Amino acid sequence: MIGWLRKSTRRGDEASLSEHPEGDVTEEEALLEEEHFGEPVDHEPDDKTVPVPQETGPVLSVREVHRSFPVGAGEIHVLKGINMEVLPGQLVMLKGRSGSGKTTLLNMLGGLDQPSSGEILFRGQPMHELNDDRRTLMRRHDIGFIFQAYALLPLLSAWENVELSLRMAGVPSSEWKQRVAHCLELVGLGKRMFHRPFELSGGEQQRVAIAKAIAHKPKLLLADEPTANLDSQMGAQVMAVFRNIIHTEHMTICMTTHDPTILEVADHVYEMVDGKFIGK
Ligand SMILES: Nc1ncnc2c1ncn2[C@@H]1O[C@H](COP(=O)(O)OP(=O)(O)OP(=O)(O)O)[C@@H](O)[C@H]1O
Repeated sequence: MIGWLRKSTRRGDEASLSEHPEGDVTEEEALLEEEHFGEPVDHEPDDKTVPVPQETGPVLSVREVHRSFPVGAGEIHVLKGINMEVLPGQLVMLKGRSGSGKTTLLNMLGGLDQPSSGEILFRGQPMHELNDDRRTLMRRHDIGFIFQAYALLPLLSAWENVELSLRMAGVPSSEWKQRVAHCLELVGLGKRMFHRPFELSGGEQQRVAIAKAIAHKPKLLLADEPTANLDSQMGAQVMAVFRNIIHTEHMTICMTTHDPTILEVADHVYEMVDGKFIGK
């Protein structure tokens, strides 16, 4: 996989900074330096100006989306007219070979990148019409991200990793305890809450990452190859957790995969070949 979000060049973007802890200081790490962990500081939610989106209709509507990137003197045309719709409560998968454009599309669905042309509506809101700040707020409050590489802070326990995402989303500290416990139990880690990532298996680490991504109650969860590093049993566990999340947390999930064995869990599969969907 080409590092999801590594391609996003926008600095100060919490999702794009959170995937690759090595090297750059992530926004989460900066927050930890700024505030001593364990002494909660409430962040006032700064989203008072975010418009209230519609509660019915598709979560995502993608219309004729194209994306090109400049390369040398020319450009590479990666997405070539994508149309898709994701309905509330669906588990939608994007499948396709390496380089077909899945991650490029997922970045756009999460508002981390913009189409060269076409439009993406998130809960009826045209993302491309929002400025960077408003798009960031929308992401921070309504979208959760899960990465192939777990994106956990290694020195923090499972509990602290999940709590950190609540802190970052501006959730009042009075709500953290209950929500962290709920999310970790939901992903089946009720007995491993205080383990650090290196004390957990790959599948368990991915489930902490899921708990972290859903803690702030996003409407949409985006996952880039969430089972890629897992054996088939652990991959199946992750998919079972996704199903449970849709059922109990009323979220919608869109994910990429190479893995043909998990496709049957999806409500809808879009197959991407060379920047286009094929089939129905
Ligand atoms: N910022 C960029 N600049 C230039 N080319 C890019 C950029 N981002 C993606 N590409 C190109 O777009 C194509 C699709 O990449 P993308 O990562 O979306 O594929 P993918 O289907 O997710 O592959 P994988 O399964 O390996 O992650 C690749 O040829 C890649 O090199």
